[in-house]
Amino acid sequence: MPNPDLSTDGDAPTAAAPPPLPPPPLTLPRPALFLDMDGVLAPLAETPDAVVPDPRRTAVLRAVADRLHGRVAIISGRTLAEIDRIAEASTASASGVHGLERRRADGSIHRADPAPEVRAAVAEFESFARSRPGIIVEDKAVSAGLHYRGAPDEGADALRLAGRLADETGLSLQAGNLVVELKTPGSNKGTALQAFMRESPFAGAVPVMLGDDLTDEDGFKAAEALGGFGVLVGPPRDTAARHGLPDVDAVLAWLNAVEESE
Ligand SMILES: O=P(O)(O)OC[C@H]1O[C@H](O[C@H]2O[C@H](CO)[C@@H](O)[C@H](O)[C@H]2O)[C@H](O)[C@@H](O)[C@@H]1O
Repeated sequence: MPNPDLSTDGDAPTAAAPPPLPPPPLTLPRPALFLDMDGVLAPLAETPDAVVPDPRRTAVLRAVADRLHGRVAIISGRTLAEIDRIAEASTASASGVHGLERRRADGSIHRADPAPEVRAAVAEFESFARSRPGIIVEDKAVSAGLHYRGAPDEGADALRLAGRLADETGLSLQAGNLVVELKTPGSNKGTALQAFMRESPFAGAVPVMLGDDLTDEDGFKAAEALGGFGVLVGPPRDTAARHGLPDVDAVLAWLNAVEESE
């Protein structure tokens, strides 16, 4: 998204840093909360497995879901199994792998059929990782992830490999935080939010999406289009979100305050 804010410093025009966003309000008419996991509910860690349950997070998720009559869903790039491991199954509603998996409030689960090309992508990623210590392959069945947080110097090659495979296979390329994924096409966090909003207990509520990553922008736009808004977690940047919170601690404190004020 282009940043229209340009200032000049000497001869060269430079992009001005986007201003900080105001914090989200604590009281809203019938809010529905859509929460990203990594970087929003859980601090980033060196590897995906290093993110573990936190009693404070689990308690506030259970309390706010109870107070909002179930209108809370986690929408993550992780699988549903991973969401439940980390959040200790504290929300009935959840969507995994960028909308490709979705568990409704009644417990029923929809999973996209994995594109067959994902198996080839996993194999190519594993072959890439074999000779590169620190690279991790994440097999999510409907998507293949190549993590380079443990070997950032390999990032350019990882992105090049994923780009080539996306062209060859038709899988969707999704860049994330020191990770690149090849996904079964068809879903994103915005489509997941829209699907929840068509169903009980979310229908008719004001959607609020909290996220930190570029993958969350689809969720911010979907929330805005349905009368709500996005909340960017982390430093200001160009975003479709209208509100901001600085970090995971601020998110948990805000959820606590929403729970107490509702
Ligand atoms: O949509 P999210 O809930 O933010 O999930 C995005 C990805 O999160 C995980 O990877 C990221 O977090 C790891 C742990 O902090 C970190 O080591 C990694 O570098 C990050 O990219 C997860 O492993 C992915 O499957 C998610 O897509």
